[in-house]
Amino acid sequence: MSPVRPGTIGFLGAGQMAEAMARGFVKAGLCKPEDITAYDPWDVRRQVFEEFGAKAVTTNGEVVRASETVFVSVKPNYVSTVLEETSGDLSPDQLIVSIAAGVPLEKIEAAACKSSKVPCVRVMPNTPCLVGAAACAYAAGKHVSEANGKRVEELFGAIGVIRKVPENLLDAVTGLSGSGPAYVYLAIEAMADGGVAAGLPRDVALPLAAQTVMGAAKMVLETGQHPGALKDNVCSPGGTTIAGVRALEKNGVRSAFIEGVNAAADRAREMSRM
Ligand SMILES: NC(=O)C1=CN([C@@H]2O[C@H](COP(=O)(O)OP(=O)(O)OC[C@H]3O[C@@H](n4cnc5c(N)ncnc54)[C@H](OP(=O)(O)O)[C@@H]3O)[C@@H](O)[C@H]2O)C=CC1
Ligand SMILES: O=C(O)[C@@H]1CCC=N1
Repeated sequence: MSPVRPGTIGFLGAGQMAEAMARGFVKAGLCKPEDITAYDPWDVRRQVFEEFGAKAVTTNGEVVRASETVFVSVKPNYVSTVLEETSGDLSPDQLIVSIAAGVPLEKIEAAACKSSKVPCVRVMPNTPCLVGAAACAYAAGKHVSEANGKRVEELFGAIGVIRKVPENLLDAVTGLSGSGPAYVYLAIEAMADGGVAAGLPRDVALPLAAQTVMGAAKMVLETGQHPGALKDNVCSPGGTTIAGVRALEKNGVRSAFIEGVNAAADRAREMSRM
């Protein structure tokens, strides 16, 4: 089987996540806008793709015929429909990348491999694909070659980090990093609200909150120190931070995040049984 060549990328469904990936790939220099083809039933979404120079077409079939890597970026309940609709045009030289939460590879392959053994992978990306800071994981289907796996790692490695995991861990990945940006946005918004409550103007509080989250994340990633040790370094004895940490702990901050990740992972598992 020949390796999938870089260059042509298609999106079945041109929604939020497709746009974040497409713009991320272009920004990373991985492809040119004109190498991207997308279909969405919604005119506005097709226009978004056209506006940044990608080709917006009027059927999923045209996307598949134009693309070596085909992203399935519809909502989970449409994955089988779009793959069955286009399976006659899919070949073993292409690569199908489903990003749908809670849709098992078995189901993806059953729909995509009606005419031939098409390599299929499941990736769980997140919206920071748009800014080159994605946290992603993938699992490979049964027709996936080493070259196909390398292609997935090249694509997502250009816009963030990607790890290979066994498929049964993808629901947990969905609960953590797939859904995670939303939890962090809540935290940033709430920290900014706290700053406003403490007297800061909103336009000062919000960038300070966002930069604090980014700086703390970089400290974890770049120093390799445990977050508990980094937290201890901020807490001067009898000082301000430990007073803040105490109030957060009293309000169940850790438990809230743990329960949030697990509720989302449970929902992904529930979706995979549908
Ligand atoms: N948003 C995120 O952060 C993440 C999303 N995902 C996954 O990505 C997928 C897309 O999510 P998201 O981008 O948020 O959703 P969106 O609703 O923004 O995008 C999906 C798009 O597909 C369109 N669509 C519907 N039917 C078809 C069809 N038959 N052919 C082509 N396109 C169609 C939808 O149109 P219409 O609205 O008219 O139905 C919509 O514009 C989901 O499966 C989700 O699980 C994965 C990781 C993160
Ligand atoms: O909310 C969702 O279902 C999708 C999957 C992960 C992030 N967004």
